[in-house]
Amino acid sequence: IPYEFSLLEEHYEMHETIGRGGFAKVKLATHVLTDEKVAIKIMDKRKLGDDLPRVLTELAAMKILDHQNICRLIQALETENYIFMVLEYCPGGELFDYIVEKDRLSEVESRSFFRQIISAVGYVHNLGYAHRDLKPENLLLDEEQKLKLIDFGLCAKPVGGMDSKLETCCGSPAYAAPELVSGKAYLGSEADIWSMGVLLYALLCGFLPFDDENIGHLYRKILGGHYQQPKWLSDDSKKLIRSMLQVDPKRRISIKELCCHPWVMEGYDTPVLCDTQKDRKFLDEDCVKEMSAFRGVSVNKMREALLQWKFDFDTATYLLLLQRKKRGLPISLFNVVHPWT
Ligand SMILES: O=C(Nc1ccc2c(c1)CCNCC2)c1ccc(-c2cn[nH]c2)cc1OCc1ccccc1
Repeated sequence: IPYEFSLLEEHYEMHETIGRGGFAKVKLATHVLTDEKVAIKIMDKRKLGDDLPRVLTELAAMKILDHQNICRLIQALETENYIFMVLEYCPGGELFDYIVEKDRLSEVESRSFFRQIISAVGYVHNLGYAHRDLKPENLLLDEEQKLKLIDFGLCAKPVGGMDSKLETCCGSPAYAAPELVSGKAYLGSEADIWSMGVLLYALLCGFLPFDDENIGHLYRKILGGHYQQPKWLSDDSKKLIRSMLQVDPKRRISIKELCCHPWVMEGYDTPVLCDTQKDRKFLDEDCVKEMSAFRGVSVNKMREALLQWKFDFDTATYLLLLQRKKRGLPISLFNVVHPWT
């Protein structure tokens, strides 16, 4: 075990490795003080190579993003050779596997998931970001079957704000918008709407609207914008998908129109709230009090430290205590007896 892991071992009980990505490994762990489960994404800087900027982009974005449908960053640690990201526990795994298991989802279940996706993407767009890699593999399910958006490695915050164009062609081909695959300059927000259309189609159909082993044929299908309409799709579903899979980005539905679209609203009496950034100056006083007592420092001192949002061990304890409180669990810090006492 590299010595750097010992830094983690003081505060987290490490469990099995549950996933290996390209340059990252995901291990389950338990935060000792709160007994809350977390996932720890471990990246070996030596293997990252030119993927390092992507990781730093993701880290910077996740420190800012604070939304119930976005996988929360709980702590970030960097050592000589590793970057550790402590993340919200999502035991439901990927939405991709969930769809595959169920073959395809009902309109009711698809709508429930799609409303959460609109809320998360709307929030990201309101902050001036575009995700640029929306797909079922990047949506995880938590313990309450709520969706959590992950992988902000490709997200872009165009320098000139949301109306300025992006150049890099990235993301996964089957979900990529026509303007992206044709190498044109594009608006990240419009490309995200296209990907959401492909996502909604995948939820309702269980397969992709544009698919081909040959990448050239795939691009031609995307640029043509023609796809099958299975018989089980309702007229409203077809209309909504059509409004998102518009080849001309200017004719594509906007996130605002999506929030109150009839299909999205059916069975719900409220539009999707694309809430904006919460004010990070408000901390939960019960959690601050519990931590200050445990740490033997004044409440003011504890509050001041937490308001710096350093994503250190204190941020982690605070966020996990808050998570316990939201789940109706007691927010007592476990008086762990340290072996040396
Ligand atoms: O908590 C996460 N995953 C996770 C946790 C527990 C379990 C499972 C999965 C499914 C496999 N059976 C055991 C139960 C988990 C949290 C965050 C992130 C994450 C956030 N940004 N980047 C990655 C990734 C995560 O995982 C990846 C994964 C591993 C195995 C399969 C499916 C997904």
